[in-house]
Amino acid sequence: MNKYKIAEKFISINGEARKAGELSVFIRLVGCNLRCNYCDTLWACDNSAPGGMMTEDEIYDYIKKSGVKNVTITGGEPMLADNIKALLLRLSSDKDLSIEVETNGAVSLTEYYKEMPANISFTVDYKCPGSGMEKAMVPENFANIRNNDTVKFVVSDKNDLDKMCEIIETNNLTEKCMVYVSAVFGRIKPDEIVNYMIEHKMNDVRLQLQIHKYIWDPDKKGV
Ligand SMILES: C[S@@+](CC[C@H](N)C(=O)[O-])C[C@H]1O[C@@H](n2cnc3c(N)ncnc32)[C@H](O)[C@@H]1O
Ligand SMILES: Nc1nc2[nH]cc(C(=O)O)c2c(=O)[nH]1
Ligand code: SF4
Ligand SMILES: [Mg+2]
Repeated sequence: MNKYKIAEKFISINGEARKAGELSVFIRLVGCNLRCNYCDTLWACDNSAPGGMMTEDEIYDYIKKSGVKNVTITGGEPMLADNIKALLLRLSSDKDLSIEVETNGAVSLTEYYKEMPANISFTVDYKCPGSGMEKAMVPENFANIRNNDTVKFVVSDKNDLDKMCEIIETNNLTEKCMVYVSAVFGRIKPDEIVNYMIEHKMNDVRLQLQIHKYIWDPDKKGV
């Protein structure tokens, strides 16, 4: 049986993306190939970060015992975990579960877009220039995105907002999938994003603030 290194697991409201505001079971995997300069979860990015090993069955049992149907697979970068495909297939074979995978845009999703069932939704970050990681983006992830997936831009400043517009347009994103814009927490005021959206007539783009950081201390783990 495959094992996965889990940095933390918890139940909370999802603070981000499609299921924001709904309960979700969080599974945070250890390790990441990027180091975004704003990352709020750097502690889980190093492969040597502490974590407990769990099998697919143990992860599935934890989810089912919670009674919560939404699952958020995150990290670190979950799509780099060994045997991640087996874990995603195992969880998605239960059609009562709705699984969201938070991924950084720097790992090719081409085969997953083809093979993953509809109850798995990818939230794919486009790492804007302000993150320092834009060079790592895999263009096919945005060109080939499916309609039950989301592209998310986490912006630091006006330059990032301009880049977001360019990427939305060149990939026709608002016609293909959900599009979210989020603030790098504490780095840009949300009203600046709204004013930009009004000025640029940004229909079909949704502002999303990290709800959990308004409910709890923004540095608190496990919420
Ligand atoms: C911690 S990452 C883990 C998943 C994956 N590595 C990724 O980057 O999408 C989960 C989400 O948190 C966002 N995030 C991380 N630090 C943030 C911050 N300081 N402010 C706002 N969003 C942040 C990321 O952009 C990503 O959308
Ligand atoms: N409440 C809560 N919602 C979240 N949605 C995505 C998260 C993440 O870290 O990927 C996250 C998180 O860390 N906490
Ligand atoms: S890709 Fe995600 S987990 Fe990795 S450094 Fe960036 S925000 Fe953090
Ligand atoms: Mg988080």
